[in-house]
Amino acid sequence: MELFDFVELKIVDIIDIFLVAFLFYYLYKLVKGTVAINIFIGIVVIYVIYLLTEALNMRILSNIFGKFIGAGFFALLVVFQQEIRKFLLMVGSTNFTSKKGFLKHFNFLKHDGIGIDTNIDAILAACEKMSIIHTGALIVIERNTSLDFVKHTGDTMNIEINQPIIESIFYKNSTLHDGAVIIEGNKIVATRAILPVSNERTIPLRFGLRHRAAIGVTEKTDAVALVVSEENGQISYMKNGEFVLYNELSDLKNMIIKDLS
Ligand SMILES: Nc1ncnc2c1ncn2[C@@H]1O[C@H](COP(=O)(O)OP(=O)(O)OP(=O)(O)O)[C@@H](O)[C@H]1O
Repeated sequence: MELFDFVELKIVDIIDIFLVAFLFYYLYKLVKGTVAINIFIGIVVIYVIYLLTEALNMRILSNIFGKFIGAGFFALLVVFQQEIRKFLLMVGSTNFTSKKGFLKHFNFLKHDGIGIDTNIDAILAACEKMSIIHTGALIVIERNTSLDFVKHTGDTMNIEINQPIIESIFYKNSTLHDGAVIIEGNKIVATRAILPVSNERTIPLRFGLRHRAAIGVTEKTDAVALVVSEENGQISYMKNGEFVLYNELSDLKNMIIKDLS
């Protein structure tokens, strides 16, 4: 009986460690590269100082830090409001049964793009072409978070991705060129979608609404976005509410494959 209890405790411990690691992995993914990482480091530093003052029995200081940490939980909810929202969205929209869901983390076949539904070559070839002729484009690719809330602001479609289709959607005289194209798997599921625009003040002023909308949707969901600038033909890639820099288009392709894997 005792042995059974011991084994049971160990299994629970292992599950506990696994879940904590999982939680920290997602927390890290959320705050990585954002200003939130500095706040996170600040909190850790204050907590370490608090532990030190406790250990050294410095009563007044530990009392002050203790009060600060006591109220800290509510402060965290306010400071990390965006990140918590994104985290809950991510957890809530993880589909344990779909092939795009939780199980994909264990799918080793997805390296090098094998197993990715989305025709990234066609999307990038279209972006390259549009970049040369300065045709503006905004393409959002769904990952785990459902994009239904933006899909329904535009026209619902069900078109298999190919290069000419993407180019003709964004062709300046096309009735569909305005707004964003939403991609799910290998299908264009919406055109003319209106995205939430980011209020982030750190976005340089030279970027207008198209870029802000791409940042906005990737801030609020885990989707990734591609923008072709009408002004200068530049192709930008956005993820987690930020521009992701790359050197060559082949690097961008590899990045997208990795992000969709
Ligand atoms: N909220 C939005 N959701 C989807 N598309 C949007 C949104 N806001 C603007 N757009 C698209 O962006 C186009 C205008 O973009 P604007 O010129 O302001 O962007 P930009 O970031 O400066 O890009 P560019 O470099 O192409 O000019 C609109 O015609 C529209 O198609």
